[in-house]
Amino acid sequence: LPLPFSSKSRDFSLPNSSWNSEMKRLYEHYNSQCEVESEDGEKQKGLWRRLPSYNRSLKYATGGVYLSKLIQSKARLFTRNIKEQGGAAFEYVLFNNEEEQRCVGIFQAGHLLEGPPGNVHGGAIATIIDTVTGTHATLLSGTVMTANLNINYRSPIPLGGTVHIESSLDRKEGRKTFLSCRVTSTDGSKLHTEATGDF
Ligand SMILES: CCCCC/C=C\C/C=C\C/C=C\C/C=C\CCCC(=O)SCCNC(=O)CCNC(=O)[C@H](O)C(C)(C)COP(=O)(O)OP(=O)(O)OC[C@H]1O[C@@H](n2cnc3c(N)ncnc32)[C@H](O)[C@@H]1OP(=O)(O)O
Repeated sequence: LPLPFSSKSRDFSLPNSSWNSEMKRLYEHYNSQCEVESEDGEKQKGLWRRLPSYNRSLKYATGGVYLSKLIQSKARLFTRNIKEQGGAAFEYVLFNNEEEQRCVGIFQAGHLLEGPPGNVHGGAIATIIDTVTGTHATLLSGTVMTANLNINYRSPIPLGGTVHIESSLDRKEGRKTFLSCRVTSTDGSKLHTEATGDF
C-alpha cells in the first residue's frame, strides 16, 4: 500500500455509534470476507481488504515552499475534517478487491451534506465518488491525480441514507487509468449516480 495508508493516526473508517443498521450490515458483509487471523496466528487471505482512513493523507508532507507551517499543521482531508463524532457529514469505509480490480465504498450521508431539501448535495456525491475512484486508481497505478470526472446524477440520495459505491477498472493506457463508478441503493435495486473518471 502507498505510504499514507500505513500511518498510525486514528482510523476513521471503523464502525461508530452514528452508523445506521444498513451501514453496519454492509460493513459486516465485506469485513467478514477480509483477511482473518486464526488463533495460531496463521493468516488466511480474504477476497476483500478494508482500507483504513485518516484525516491527513500525508501527515508530514512539506508541501513545498509556498505552504506555510500553519497551513501544514492545520491541513485536513476534506472528507474527514469534522471533529465531532456523530455522523454529521461523510461516514464511509472502503474495501478493495485486488483480484477483481474492484473497490467498494459504503457511504452514509450526514445532515451537513444537504443539497436539495432532504437530499444529498451533488458536490458531496462528487466528492465521495472522487474518493472511491481516486483511492482505487491510487491502488491500481500508484500516485495519481483526477484529470477528469464525468458524473450523471440519476436519482436523488436521501439525507441520512446509506448507499453502495462501486468503482471498477475500465482500462489502463500508458500512465492513464480509466475507471467507472456506480452509486446504488444498498440492495442494488436503485441507481443513484453513474460516473467515469480518468486518473
Ligand atoms: C487521486 C488520488 C490522490 C492521491 C492520494 C495519495 C494517496 C492516497 C492516500 C489517501 C487517499 C485519500 C484521499 C484520496 C481521495 C481523493 C483524492 C481526490 C483526488 C483529487 O481530487 S485530485 C484534485 C483534482 N485534480 C487536480 O487538481 C488535477 C489538476 N490537473 C493536473 O494536475 C494535470 O492537468 C494532470 C496531472 C491531470 C495532467 O497533467 P499532465 O502534465 O500529465 O498533462 P498532459 O497534457 O501531459 O496530459 C497527459 C495525458 O492526459 C490527458 N489529459 C490531461 N488532462 C485531461 C483531462 N482533463 N481530461 C482527460 N484527459 C486529460 C491528455 O490528453 C494526455 O493524454 P495522451 O497522453 O493520450 O495525449
